[in-house]
Amino acid sequence: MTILDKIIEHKRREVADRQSLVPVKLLEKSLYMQAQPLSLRRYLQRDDLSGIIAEFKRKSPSKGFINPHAPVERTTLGYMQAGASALSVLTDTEFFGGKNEDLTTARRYNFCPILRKDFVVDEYQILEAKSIGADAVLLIAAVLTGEEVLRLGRLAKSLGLEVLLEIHNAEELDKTLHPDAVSLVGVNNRNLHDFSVSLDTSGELARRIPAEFVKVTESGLSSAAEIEALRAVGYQGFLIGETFMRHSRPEKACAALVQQLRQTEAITLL
Ligand SMILES: O=C(O)c1ccccc1NCC(=O)[C@H](O)[C@H](O)COP(=O)(O)O
Repeated sequence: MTILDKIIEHKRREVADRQSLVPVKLLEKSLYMQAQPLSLRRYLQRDDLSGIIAEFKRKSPSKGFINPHAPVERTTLGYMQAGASALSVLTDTEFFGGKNEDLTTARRYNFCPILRKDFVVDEYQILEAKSIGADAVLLIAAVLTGEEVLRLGRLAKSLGLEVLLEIHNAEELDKTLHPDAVSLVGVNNRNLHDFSVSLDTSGELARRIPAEFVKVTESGLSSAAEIEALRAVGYQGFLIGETFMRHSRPEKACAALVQQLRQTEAITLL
């Protein structure tokens, strides 16, 4: 059994438990209170912003504890002030040490698109994402069929949420890329079976992603040179977690990287 199988098995149980505590009908009633979502797609297309999606991540299956006590408020607000374009908040508790409240807190403190980073297997989680103030959700092609991506993606879209479809290879892309349901495609450089990381994955898959989708490169990014190289092949979003979170002040690491980008790239970042 791979780590991804374990995560998904646990997630199905967790979603069932949650539904028995807060039934769909009750969750749906809370949705009307949410503000108009912000478009991750549009924020990543802005050339006055860095394109960085800064992730709040306490621990991970590949690294164990990274920064278990980082405060959500200071870190996420600091990410935004540093020049990140958007936030990613891991809400999975068992494997990543996150929780829904981390996202609601980030929402309260920030005016920027927020990606709910979790392992979606059920419609319930899409409603939940909306109810906690997310603007976008992740759908992982490795654990969903094409039909499931379409169904979950259409529900997300009907609620005003954008879908970032995560792929690791061309087969996953071909199987799940539904223009009706997906607005952004994320290439994960981390092999979720053995945790090895190769930015070549993003390099190789870039040309296979149709131009209408905003391209995001995910995992293992740590330098301005890497961002520059991937921007040159068409990426507009750069999802970065561990490189920032392993510092005692993650927001300062984000600021340092944005500063490097300002110096190395021929664009004027705000
Ligand atoms: O990060 C992991 O170890 C991991 C293991 C299994 C499934 C997913 C995992 N990570 C989720 C992510 O997609 C990353 O948090 C995200 O891309 C940021 O990556 P990084 O910058 O390398 O922290």
